[in-house]
Amino acid sequence: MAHTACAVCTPRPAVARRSAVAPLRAAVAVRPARAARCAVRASAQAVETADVKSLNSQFGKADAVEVKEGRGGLPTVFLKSDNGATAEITLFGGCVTSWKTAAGQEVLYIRPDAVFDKSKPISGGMPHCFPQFGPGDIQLHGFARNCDWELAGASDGPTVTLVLTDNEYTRGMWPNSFKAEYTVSLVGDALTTRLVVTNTGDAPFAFNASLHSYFGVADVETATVRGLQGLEYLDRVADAAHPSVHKELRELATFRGPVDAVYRGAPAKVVLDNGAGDVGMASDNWPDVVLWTPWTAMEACYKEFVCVENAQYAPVTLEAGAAWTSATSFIFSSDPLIDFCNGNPDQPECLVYDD
Ligand SMILES: O=P(O)(O)OC[C@H]1O[C@@H](O)[C@H](O)[C@@H](O)[C@@H]1O
Repeated sequence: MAHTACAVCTPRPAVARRSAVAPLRAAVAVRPARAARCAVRASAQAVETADVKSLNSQFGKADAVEVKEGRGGLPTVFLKSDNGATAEITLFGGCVTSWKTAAGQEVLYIRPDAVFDKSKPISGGMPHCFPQFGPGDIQLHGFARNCDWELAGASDGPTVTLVLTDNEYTRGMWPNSFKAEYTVSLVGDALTTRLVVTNTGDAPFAFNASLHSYFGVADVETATVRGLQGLEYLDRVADAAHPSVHKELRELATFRGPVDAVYRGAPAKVVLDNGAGDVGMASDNWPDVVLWTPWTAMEACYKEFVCVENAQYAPVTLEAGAAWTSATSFIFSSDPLIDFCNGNPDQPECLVYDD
């Protein structure tokens, strides 16, 4: 497919080296607040802006959870953990747009061509691909990333739950009744995401999905991903609809040209070396990993990011009433995780690098 060229590049923030993160935990009370709406391309003005003040009085939790206008005035949930790490999640797209460690390291990446006016999905952070990874019958990555999600619950973990249900817009392209519940927790520096998709209709449906995470890197050419050696992967660079099949022989997958690869049956633990440290990803029931860089198709910014996506590439069929759950915990350590975990095997982040 054709890629949009990035307009401007922003400098990468300075990196502070650090090593410890606090334990993971998550709890949330789910209480839907308002109906989700979806953006209609090129008519951003028509989209209702949620009343952030009233959402904040309903869901805000002292310093831990705050709802206010974020970039572009989009209603955004700001999480702050006990150690000072922060995360931002827009209701539009249910998208984590920032995850900063207590040391101030921004781990995610927003492309410079991203807009925050609902005229298109947010190009960066952690957009959802649902109910289609694509290409396929509907828009490339599905509609979840260009719908307003409901703010459904929050706790001072800090944790927030967003919900997306079918509506006229979604049924217009995908005639199924569903509920997607997305929970984001920040404990210490560690970010955890959990997606539950429920078939709320009376007939089975099939979907596939990914968490299309954009990570900032010091240099795309030195970024590596560990954990994929020996896996079969689908190379989609030439033709995403008709990928060629290969075996990954490298211990460290690299980005030295355009990469669009779906690794099937990936291990739960994958580590990105972003040039400032290790981003560990420990997933549950995301069977595949997608690596993507547009390379020079996005000349102005391709050096600054890679996508490492947790994916469910093969369609999942959900019977009426059935649910599918997937989760990932992300941690960042400026020291190689393997070194840190040798000395601190009981630390929770070592769950992503204990073998
Ligand atoms: O829609 P975005 O964020 O520009 O991402 C597009 C890319 O997303 C990746 O997940 C796909 O593997 C690529 O094929 C696709 O080009």
